[in-house]
Amino acid sequence: MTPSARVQAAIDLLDAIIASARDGGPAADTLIARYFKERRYAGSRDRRAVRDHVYDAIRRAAERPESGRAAMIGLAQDQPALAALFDGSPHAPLPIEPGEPGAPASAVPAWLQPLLAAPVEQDALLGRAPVDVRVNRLKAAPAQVAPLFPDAIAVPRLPDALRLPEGSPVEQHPAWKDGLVEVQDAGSQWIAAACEARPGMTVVDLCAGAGGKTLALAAAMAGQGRLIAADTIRSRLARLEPRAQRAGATFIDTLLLDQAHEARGLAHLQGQADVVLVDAPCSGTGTWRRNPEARWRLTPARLERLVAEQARILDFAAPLVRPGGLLVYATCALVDREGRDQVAAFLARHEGWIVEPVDVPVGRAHGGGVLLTPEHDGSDGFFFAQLCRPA
Ligand SMILES: C[S@@+](CC[C@H](N)C(=O)[O-])C[C@H]1O[C@@H](n2cnc3c(N)ncnc32)[C@H](O)[C@@H]1O
Repeated sequence: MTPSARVQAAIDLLDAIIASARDGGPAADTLIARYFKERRYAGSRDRRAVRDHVYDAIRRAAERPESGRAAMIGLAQDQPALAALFDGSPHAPLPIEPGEPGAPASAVPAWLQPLLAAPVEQDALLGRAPVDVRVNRLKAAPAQVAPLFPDAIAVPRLPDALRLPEGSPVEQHPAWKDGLVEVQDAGSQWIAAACEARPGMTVVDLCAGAGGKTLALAAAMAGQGRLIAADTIRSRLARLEPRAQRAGATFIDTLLLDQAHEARGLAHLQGQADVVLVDAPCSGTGTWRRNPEARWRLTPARLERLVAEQARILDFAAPLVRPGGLLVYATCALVDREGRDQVAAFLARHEGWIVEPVDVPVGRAHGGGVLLTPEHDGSDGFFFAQLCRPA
């Protein structure tokens, strides 16, 4: 492909990604993979160049652009060499008309800016993310694993974590295949630590998804006790099973919940759990470094639905906690309504519960919990809090 044809390919892909974001369709990565499956003539350098154009354009525009062409013209406004590739040659985009508008550049959609927690450094939300891994203590000690990753650096105060350069292909490394490490952002590792799970406990990971935090909890429990991974989406829980096998975490029970009837499926756990983790569905504002397209999917109405769902999940989670036990509420969101305000509303609804100051040497105290941000902590952005049931 010529450099100009790559720009046209990026425009075509961005058109599909914009429509998919608007209509709740597949994610950009899926659309890019499909696009190249149907275009075998594109070599690996073409694919990489087109993908870079697409993601540069997505990162640059907080608001969903009018079209792929507007997104790429916006990018070309910052890059004269890219603008020159709009040359009208075969398979190339037509030249940019004088005054033809490009998508505006910004990090955060305008409607969302006032809703982000005040300490958040908004411009750093779109930075480049490293690849963090967690050493799986069920299989190895950090000192054994660190020499296997000579490019890795330590993560301050997080002894099980190693930080690798952006884009490191960890899943091709023998240590990953043998279950010695899991890919897991440092922020997620701090949340698992805040659960204070210990061997012999009963722990419920209520929004387990594919089990990233479940596996960290399994390691903290040294494989002993009762660990239940629950979710409402079968395909996500199904992805946990091979991961748990690889990690040697074979004591995990999975529990598929019926959306809107979760309490029924959880009745046998009432008052049993030492710890319940609610890693709630959220706006994902803390993960834009890895998933910048999420900004094009979030709307005020969707945020409203997420806030209501988070409160509903907290309400059916609370009765599972034994007296004196812990409910850890976490989101990869930096919106106060999903974090600080959600905790305050929970405390107002649930008499006797208290918020415990979280004892982690990272982040900033915020509204009864802890706020992690890419700029301050070098991790994805998270809010998490420990809620304690009266004894
Ligand atoms: C932030 S993700 C969880 C990520 C996961 N804990 C991890 O560390 O990889 C939120 C999860 O909540 C699940 N979920 C949404 N509504 C739920 C509900 N009512 N009950 C339980 N899980 C729910 C979603 O399917 C999704 O997997």
